Amino acid sequence: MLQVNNITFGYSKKKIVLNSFNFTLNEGEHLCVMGESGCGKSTLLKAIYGLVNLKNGTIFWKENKVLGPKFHLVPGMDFFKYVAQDFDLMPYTSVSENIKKFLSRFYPEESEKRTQELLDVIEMKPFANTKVKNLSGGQKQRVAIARALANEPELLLLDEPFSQIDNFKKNALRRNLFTYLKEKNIACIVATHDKNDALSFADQLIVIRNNKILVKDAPKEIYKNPKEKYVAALFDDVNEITIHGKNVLLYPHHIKVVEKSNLPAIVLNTYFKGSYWLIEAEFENQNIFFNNPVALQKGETIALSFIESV
Ligand SMILES: Nc1ncnc2c1ncn2[C@@H]1O[C@H](COP(=O)(O)OP(=O)(O)OP(=O)(O)O)[C@@H](O)[C@H]1O
Repeated sequence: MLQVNNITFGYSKKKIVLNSFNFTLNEGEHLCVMGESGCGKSTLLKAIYGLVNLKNGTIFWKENKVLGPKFHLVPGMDFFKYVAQDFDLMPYTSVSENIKKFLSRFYPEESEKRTQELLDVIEMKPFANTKVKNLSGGQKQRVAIARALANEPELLLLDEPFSQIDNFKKNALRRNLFTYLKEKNIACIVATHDKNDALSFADQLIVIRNNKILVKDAPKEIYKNPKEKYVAALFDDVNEITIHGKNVLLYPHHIKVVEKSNLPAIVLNTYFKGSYWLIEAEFENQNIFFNNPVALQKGETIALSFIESV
C-alpha cells in the first residue's frame, strides 16, 4: 500500500505547493489526480517518486520509505516508474530497443516476448524498428509508457499520459493500458486534465485546489455530487444557477427543452457537437448551457425543465 502521510512541499520557502496531503492507495488500485493548471499535480507525482525533498511528512510504499534526492545519488524509487511530460527516450535507437533497455540481456527470449507484449499494448508493432527520433509526439509518449512498464513496476506514475495522442488512438490505448495494469496488479497514479481517464478507469479520484486535497472519493461519487463548481467543471460545462431562489449545479444534460413549463429561456447561441448541439440560452438573466438533439434558432423562446439532482 502507498501511504502519503501529511506531506508538505514547496519549491521555495515562501510558496507551498502541496499542503498537508494525506491519502492511501492499495496495490493494483488506480488513482487519478485532477485540478486546475499549476495546482500541483506533477509536483505530487514527483514527491511520490522521490524527486523532491519534502518539508514535512512521509511517504511509504509497503514498509519502504520514499527518500528524496538528498538521500539518493540517483533519485527515484526502484519499484516505481514515472513517465514525465518530457518522456526521456533514447532518440537514436529503435522503439524496441528503447523498451528493452530495462530488460535483462541474460534472458533474450523472455525480453523479446515482453517487448512484443508491450508493443501490442501501445499498438506500435509496425514501428518496432523505427528510430524514436522519427516518431511523432504522441508515438513517443506511447513508447515512454511501454518502457516504464517493461520491468513491471509495482506503482506507475503517469503525468498527462495521453496528452499528445489523438482521440481515436487515445481511447484504444486507455483501454489497453488500464486493462493491462489491472491484469498485472500494477497500481497507478495519473495526473490528468481529461475526465475520461478518471470516469472510466480510475478507482479513486483526488481533486486539488489551493494546494490542498479538496476531495478524494470514487470518481462516480465526485461526478454525481460535486462539492462545488470547480469540481463539476473538471467534467463538463457546468451551470451554477438560481432556480426558484435555490442555488444549484447542473450539467448540460440536466437541462431539457419541453413543450410547456413555467421556466422560459431565450436561445443565444448553438454549437454543433457531433451527436448533439450545445445550446447557450438566457434564463432569468443567467447564461446557461445545455445539450439538445437538434439546433435551435437564435432569439427563439423555449420552455425548460431541470433535473435537479446532479
Ligand atoms: N521546478 C520548479 N521550480 C519552482 N516552481 C515550480 C517548479 N515546478 C513547478 N513549479 C510551480 O509549482 C506549482 C505547481 O506546479 P505543477 O507542475 O505541479 O502543477 P500541475 O498541476 O501539474 O500543472 P499543469 O496541469 O499545468 O501541468 C506551479 O505554481 C508551478 O509554477
